[in-house]
Amino acid sequence: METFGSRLHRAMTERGPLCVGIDPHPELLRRWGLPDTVEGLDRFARTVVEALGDRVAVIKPQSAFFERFGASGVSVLESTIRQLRDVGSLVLLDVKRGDIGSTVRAYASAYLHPSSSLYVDAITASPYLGVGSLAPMFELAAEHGGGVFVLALTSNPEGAAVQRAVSPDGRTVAQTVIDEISQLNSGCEPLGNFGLVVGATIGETGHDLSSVGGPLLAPGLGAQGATAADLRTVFGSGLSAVLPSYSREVLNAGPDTAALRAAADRVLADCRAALRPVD
Ligand SMILES: O=c1ccn([C@@H]2O[C@H](COP(=O)(O)O)[C@@H](O)[C@H]2O)c(=O)[nH]1
Repeated sequence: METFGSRLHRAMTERGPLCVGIDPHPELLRRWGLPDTVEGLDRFARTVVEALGDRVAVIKPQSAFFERFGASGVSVLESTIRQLRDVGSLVLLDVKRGDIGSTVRAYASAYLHPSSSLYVDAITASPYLGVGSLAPMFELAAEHGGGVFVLALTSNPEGAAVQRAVSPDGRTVAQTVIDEISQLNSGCEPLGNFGLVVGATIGETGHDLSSVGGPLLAPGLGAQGATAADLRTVFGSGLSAVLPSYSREVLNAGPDTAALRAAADRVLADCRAALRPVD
């Protein structure tokens, strides 16, 4: 079985380092001429899959925008996941789950066990009940070739108060997360299965991201104000593992599929230029 890290590395090499989110905001549905209903949600998600599913390395549905329609929205999410799998992009479900270990095991079964209708390649997870509480997710991911991206330094301004707080051992909370995830990836080549979420908006992190060994998901580009050029400042020597992530910046170009593709091509070109190693 090929690991998630290896599949992601291949996808980023073949398709380029880009993740595009499916975030069907009510305003976007309106702008696309769709009703703010489950039918509108379904049309929106199908259009993104049709436009980008066969060309972008990773597609990241934002679970919240599906969940807000209840069971029918989750059913659209299940169908979107299936469609994405059929066209070959990796699916990273942005659900930011976290809880005590025994409950985390149930979350892991929901998203990382092949028998689940919500089974995806990887999920996002919140470490604020302790990174160790996420162990059942890490175990199930490793067993079935999946991945987990853990929040470290998020793109929103409110995150710093928690993430930069200093623990009794002198490390920031974020550094503890970085260190624990780095350990999990130790010895994994070319890329580990366990990633971090580090916002592209945050400027110099003051943290060492060069030896994480896993992918670094960078949201905050476009609509939240960060540009591809900011990636160099944020990630320093960790650039080769960076997976830039855009949602509204690309989705605003829809619903025309050619325009969505052009927007994704444009941001990918910006990211390739920003992430290119300096001679
Ligand atoms: O630190 C984080 C973690 C996750 N996100 C999510 O990424 C997208 C960003 O959407 P944009 O339209 O590109 O702003 C969204 O789903 C967030 O929940 C994040 O922004 N920051």
